[in-house]
Amino acid sequence: MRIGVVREIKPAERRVALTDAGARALVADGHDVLVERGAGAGSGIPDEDYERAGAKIVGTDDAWAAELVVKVKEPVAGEYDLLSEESVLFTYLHLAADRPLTQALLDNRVTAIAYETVVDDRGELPLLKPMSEVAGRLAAHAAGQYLMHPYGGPGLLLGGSPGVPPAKVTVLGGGVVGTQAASLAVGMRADVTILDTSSHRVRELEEHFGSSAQVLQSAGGPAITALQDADVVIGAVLVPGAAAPKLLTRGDLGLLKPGALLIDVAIDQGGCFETSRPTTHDAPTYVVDGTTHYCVANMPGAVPRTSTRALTNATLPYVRRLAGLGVDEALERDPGLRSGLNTRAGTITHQAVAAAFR
Ligand SMILES: NC(=O)C1=CN([C@@H]2O[C@H](COP(=O)(O)OP(=O)(O)OC[C@H]3O[C@@H](n4cnc5c(N)ncnc54)[C@H](O)[C@@H]3O)[C@@H](O)[C@H]2O)C=CC1
Ligand SMILES: CC(=O)C(=O)O
Ligand SMILES: [Mg+2]
Repeated sequence: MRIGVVREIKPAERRVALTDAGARALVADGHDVLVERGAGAGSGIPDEDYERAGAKIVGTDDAWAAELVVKVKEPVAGEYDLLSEESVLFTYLHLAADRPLTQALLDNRVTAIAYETVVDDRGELPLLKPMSEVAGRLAAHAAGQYLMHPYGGPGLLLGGSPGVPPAKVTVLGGGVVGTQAASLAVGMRADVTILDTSSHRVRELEEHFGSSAQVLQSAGGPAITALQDADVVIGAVLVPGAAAPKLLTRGDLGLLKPGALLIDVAIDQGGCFETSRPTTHDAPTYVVDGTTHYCVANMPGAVPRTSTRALTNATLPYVRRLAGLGVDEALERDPGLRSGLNTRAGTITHQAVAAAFR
């Protein structure tokens, strides 16, 4: 099969969907790997490394014309014209938060498989997980940074100091992002509380964190009562495929501590605070009613050398299966991969995504 690896053009996005080692594996399987010129540069993988792996360096149109197009981020407006019914698209899509992209995929009758809704035999999200791990860790970094005065914060050190209490960090959603964020925050000596709606997950978190973090069962609704003494709130909830539930309204902002920081990692699914809107690494934060919001929708793009490798580790087995079996057969054999199918032949094929547009 011809597999295209396209260059990311979203602002400050430096990841690429396939490493040179991944290209080598696909070439050994007998496939043609077409890498768009410069696609790996931001991740420290020059064109020559792909060529040494047996891939061919091509222009934009040729990479997008492959039978299977692998990407990292959802296509942005400048890429809609490159979408076609003849190419299967395999990438993050987050369609519930992106009506224009959904329409472009439907209009172009694209077969689009979203990394974030592929499920494995443990019921987990194997292609979201590696980037959630990275984003969760980065959320703790962002918390430390944007609490500092030179970055617009109230001037608090996350871990406090001997004799001075640490900052209070509340994490909404104790899944992959939430667990990684909480672990790093605990490691930096913050006072950490995690809320989750799943009683099963609450018990796992309690077991995992012991006395190092407080774990609370959430009823799933508005979270303001649990957030009034937080210095940092990290939004890390997910209902796969669906738009994120809104857990704080604009009116709630006035009830938060002065100088509180909101980090909405769930922004790629539309965000879990009413006042969240996507930001980029070039301008990561903005202030609403005195509350700083950090809402970068591609956080792992800040650490491309780490993220690209972590992502390929997870996606490569799926790319090999899609290319080796053919897309129809691969989808037929693996119901978890079929959960990744978001659009095909002009219709939305994922229930939660479809529900977001009803
Ligand atoms: N901004 C970025 O760069 C990135 C964003 N993400 C996003 O982060 C979000 C979280 O992803 P994961 O941790 O992998 O998901 P996950 O599925 O591992 O965890 C989500 C957790 O939220 C809980 N939950 C659901 N509704 C809730 C509610 N109303 N209140 C409290 N808890 C609730 C679930 O029980 C689950 O434990 C997703 O939207 C994902 O796409 C992931 C990676 C990068
Ligand atoms: C998951 C996602 O949207 C990202 O890694 O950018
Ligand atoms: Mg988007």
